[in-house]
Amino acid sequence: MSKKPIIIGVTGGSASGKTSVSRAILDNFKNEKIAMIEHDSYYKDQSHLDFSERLKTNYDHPFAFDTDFLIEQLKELSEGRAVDIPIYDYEKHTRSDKTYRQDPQDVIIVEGILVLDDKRLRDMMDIKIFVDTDDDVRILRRIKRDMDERGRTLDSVVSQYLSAVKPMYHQFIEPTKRYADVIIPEGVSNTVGVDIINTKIASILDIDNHSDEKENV
Ligand SMILES: Nc1ncnc2c1ncn2[C@@H]1O[C@H](COP(=O)(O)OP(=O)(O)O)[C@@H](O)[C@H]1O
Ligand SMILES: O=c1ccn([C@@H]2O[C@H](COP(=O)(O)O)[C@@H](O)[C@H]2O)c(=O)[nH]1
Repeated sequence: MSKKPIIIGVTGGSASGKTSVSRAILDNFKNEKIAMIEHDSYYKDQSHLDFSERLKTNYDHPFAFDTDFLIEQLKELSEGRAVDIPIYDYEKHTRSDKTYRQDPQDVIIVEGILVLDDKRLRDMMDIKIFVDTDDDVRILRRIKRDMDERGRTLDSVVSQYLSAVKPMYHQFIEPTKRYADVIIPEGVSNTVGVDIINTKIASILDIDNHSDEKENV
């Protein structure tokens, strides 16, 4: 029988640096069996809706996600079976018709704005991390990212931020900080915070963490 993987939840507001922190962990353990799964991959399929209807969805509310499916796939992985994870299309605001194959791993990072909101998900996690970055920094980063990578205009980013992203952050995301084992101010630039997390993961995996030495090579 396969060994249950270590599951690490990484949350925080939009553009707080969740993906960057997760990548730093992946990079530190690149010789181990480790993968990141994004909650965003489990945004509900909206292909039955017109594009104009999809624009009205509140993507920062827990209802926007098919979290049951994420939990089901995490259980499959935990029991040693590969899964096909949906690939989300942010420009079209719906699932694409493609998936990618994820094999079982020893460490699984589950990243997303609401991964600590669902108790069932939290209970599956061995380490829970909240990346804490000021709202003004996050909106500036989001404007740049959404215009460069997600096909948005400045007006659409500002309007979505004021109508959904900001209020949902304060209603649903920020309150999950209380469930975090570790809060990392400033995300990946907080090298001490990231190193503490890597050391903890290494100790659970029962391996030495040589991240300092790797940096100096
Ligand atoms: N500590 C940091 N300093 C400067 N830029 C950062 C930092 N962390 C993330 N970024 C940048 O901010 C943007 C959003 O970061 P990302 O990690 O994708 O956030 P999230 O996954 O929370 O949405 C990216 O362009 C990333 O390169
Ligand atoms: O169709 C969609 C789906 C999501 N969003 C926005 O994405 C962010 C979450 O992604 P981060 O990488 O954590 O920023 C969320 O705030 C949604 O508003 C979207 O705009 N459209």
